[in-house]
Amino acid sequence: MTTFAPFPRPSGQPASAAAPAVEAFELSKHYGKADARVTALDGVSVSFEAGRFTAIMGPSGSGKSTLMHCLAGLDTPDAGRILLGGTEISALNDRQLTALRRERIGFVFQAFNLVPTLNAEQNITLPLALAGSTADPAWFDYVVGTLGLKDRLTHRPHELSGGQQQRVAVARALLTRPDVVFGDEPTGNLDSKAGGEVLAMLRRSSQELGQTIIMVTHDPVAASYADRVVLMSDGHLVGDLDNPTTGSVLTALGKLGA
Ligand SMILES: Nc1ncnc2c1ncn2[C@@H]1O[C@H](COP(=O)(O)OP(=O)(O)OP(=O)(O)O)[C@@H](O)[C@H]1O
Repeated sequence: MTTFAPFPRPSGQPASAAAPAVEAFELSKHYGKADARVTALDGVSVSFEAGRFTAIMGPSGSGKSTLMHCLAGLDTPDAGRILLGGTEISALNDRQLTALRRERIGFVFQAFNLVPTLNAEQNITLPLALAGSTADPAWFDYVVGTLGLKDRLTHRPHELSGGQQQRVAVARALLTRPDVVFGDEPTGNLDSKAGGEVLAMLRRSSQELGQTIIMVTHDPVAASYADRVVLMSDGHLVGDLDNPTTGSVLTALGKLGA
């Protein structure tokens, strides 16, 4: 595979900023009422360093999606504070949250969510087009080159493999240079080879582009591509692994009974 030199960062944006990209303090979130009341998050405090790739893991129902949705401004905690790139998102109104999600957050979902009538290039640039902006041509070329999509730009989604479609979704998420890219089971619809390619691209995005990535996954192999795994159980943060391997993740999950 071609090796790309790291893209020069905008001035004032160091490769590994000391400040965390996302911080949560004492987040709590409940659903339902009375007997049906469920505690999804129970006083979760966690910090995600800029430029790192972190996986969130844990048994089904442990609160992973709720945590990610709160961090991404898609859901509101009942209590607690969230700082995204220094902005307290818990204090924003709906209009401000929508703007923050559009301008400062990238999403990669299990379903690729590409527009079928647009080609790959148009899909990648869509968020910027919707914001009335255009891509920096050098950054566009760099992202597209890094993701191996240069010769696929005129193809529409149905002319691309699942792995290529997800790489288009990753390029779309990276193009706005968001503070953080959130992935929700981004390889859940892919076979292991295509999934491995997408995960390798996510890892390169953090290593070479300095992109902060937070990914929810059930897959210990997927988690092994991350720099760090945080483990959840019953709405609590119960573990934190640096440089995870498939084996170390399986052992940690086994201790949780997952
Ligand atoms: N909209 C909702 N209404 C009611 N309960 C909910 C809602 N969303 C989540 N929950 C509950 O909150 C708890 C945490 O759910 P969450 O989806 O965050 O867990 P998860 O770890 O992402 O699970 P999974 O791995 O199965 O996706 C679960 O008990 C779930 O049933």
